[in-house]
Amino acid sequence: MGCSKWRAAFNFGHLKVQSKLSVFFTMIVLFTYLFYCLNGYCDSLPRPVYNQQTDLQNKIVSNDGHGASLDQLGAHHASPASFVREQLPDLSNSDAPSNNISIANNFGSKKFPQAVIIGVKKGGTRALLEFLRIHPDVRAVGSEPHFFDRFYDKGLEWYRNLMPRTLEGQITMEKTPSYFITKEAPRRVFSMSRHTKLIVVVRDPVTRAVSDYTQTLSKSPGLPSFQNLAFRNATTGLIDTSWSAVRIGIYAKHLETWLRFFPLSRFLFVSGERLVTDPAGEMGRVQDFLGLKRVVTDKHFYFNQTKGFPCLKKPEGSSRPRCLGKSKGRPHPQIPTGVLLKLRDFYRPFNLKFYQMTGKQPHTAHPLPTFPFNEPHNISSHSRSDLSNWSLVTTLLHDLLFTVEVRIGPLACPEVRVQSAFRHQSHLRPLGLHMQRVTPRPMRRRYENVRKRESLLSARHT
Ligand SMILES: Nc1ncnc2c1ncn2[C@@H]1O[C@H](COP(=O)(O)OS(=O)(=O)O)[C@@H](OP(=O)(O)O)[C@H]1O
Repeated sequence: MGCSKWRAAFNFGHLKVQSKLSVFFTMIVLFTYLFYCLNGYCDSLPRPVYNQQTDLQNKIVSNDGHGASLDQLGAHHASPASFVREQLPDLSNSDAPSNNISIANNFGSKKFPQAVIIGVKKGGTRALLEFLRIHPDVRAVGSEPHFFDRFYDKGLEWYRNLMPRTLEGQITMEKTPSYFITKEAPRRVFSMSRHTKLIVVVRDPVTRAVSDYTQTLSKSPGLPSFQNLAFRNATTGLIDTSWSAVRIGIYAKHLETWLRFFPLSRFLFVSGERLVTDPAGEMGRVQDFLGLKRVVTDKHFYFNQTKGFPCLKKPEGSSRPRCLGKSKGRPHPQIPTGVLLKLRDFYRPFNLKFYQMTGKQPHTAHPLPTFPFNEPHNISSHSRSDLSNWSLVTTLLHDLLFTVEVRIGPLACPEVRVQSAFRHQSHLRPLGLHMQRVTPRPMRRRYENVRKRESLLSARHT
C-alpha cells in the first residue's frame, strides 16, 4: 500500500523511549526557532557591525568617563562643536557606513533614527509623534527608549534593535523629551550620527511648568502646592531653579549645550501651542523639515469638543478616530495669577534669548518661539513690527485656560485672525461668558481691529 512507506518512516516504535524523546525535543527546538524567525527575532545573530559598534561605544564611554568636560572643551577651542566633531566619529557618515548597515529581510531593516524628538517634556511631543506616525514614510518607536539619557551603557546595538523595521525611503524616529535637558545627550546623539535631525516642541514655559506639576500631582496627590515648589523664598519671590518643572523651561540654556554639537539647521522648533490650534499647519513644517511629502494634512484632524484638543480621524493601525490618552490634556489646577506673573517675569529674558537663538533658523517661515510675547503687558512693550509674525496670547480667566492665536498681517491694516481653541468651552456658557471677554483688555486697546473680529468670534461661539 502507498501508505505503508509513510507508516514505516514515522514508525518510531523500534526506537527506545530515550531516542523518541530526543527526536521530539529536537522538533520542538526547530519549530520554536522557525517561529521566532518568522516573527523577525533572528537578527540577534552576531554580525561584523556589532564589533565595530562595541569599539565605538567603548570610545564613547571612555570619552564620557575620562574625557574633557564640555566646558573644558569650550575653554580650549574657539569652536567646541568643530573640535568635538573631529573627535567623535560619525557612524552614519559615508566614511563609516557600517552604522546603518542593517539586517535586511523581507520585512525591512532596523536603522538608527534619522530624526529624534528630543523635547521638551509636556511640550506636546506625544501628539507630534502620533501625528507623524500616520505618515506612510515614518516608522517610530511607540514608547520612549531613553537611550541617550538612561540606557546609554546598553550600547548602540541595543538601541537599534528597539527600532521598528523600515523599508527603503522610510524614516525611523523616536521621541524622548528628557534628551533636551540631558547634558550628555548632544554628544551621544552626535556620535551616533552628526546628520540626525532634531525636533524640539516648545511650549510657553509657564504653562509647561504647570503641566509638569499637574502630571506629578496626579501620581503623588500629597505634593506641596505649585507655589511652594516654585519659589525658594515666597516673600522675596525668588524662583527655585533647582525644581525640574522650572528648570526645563529655561530653553535657551539647554539649547546652548546642543548647539555645541549641532548647527541650527539640524533643528526644527515646533510650537506646542500651534500643534493644538493648527495641527495641520505645524505638521506641514515638520514634514518639510524631514524631507517628506506633505501627506498629513487637515483632512486627518478633527477638533474633539469633549477633549478640547485636535484628534486623529484615522490613527496609525486603526480606522477609527482617536484622541490622545487621559494623561494628555489634563485640566490644570488653579495657580494664583501673581505666582504665574512672577514666573513669566523670570522666564522673559530666557525666552527672549531663545527667540534670538532660534529666530534665524532656515526652516521657519515665521520665527519661533512665540511665547515671549504671551502676556498683554509684554506685548505693549514691543513695537508692532516685532509682532509682524505669529504671536500667541495665553491668558488665564478664572480657572479656565484659553489659548488665542492672533495673527497680525503684514499690511497697514493688520489682519487679525483668532483661530483657536478654547478648552472647556462648554464651561463658558454657564458662566455667561463670551469669547470677547476673554481677550485681554490691553491687547484690545492696542489693536483696535481685534475688537471687530471678536464680534465674529462671539457669533461663532455663542
Ligand atoms: N492633540 C492633543 N491631544 C492632547 N494633548 C495635546 C495635543 N496636542 C498637544 N497636547 C499637549 O501635550 C501635552 C503633553 O505633552 P507631551 O506629550 O510632550 O508630554 S510628555 O512629556 O510626553 O509627558 C499636554 O499637556 P497637558 O494639557 O498639560 O496635559 C497637551 O496640552
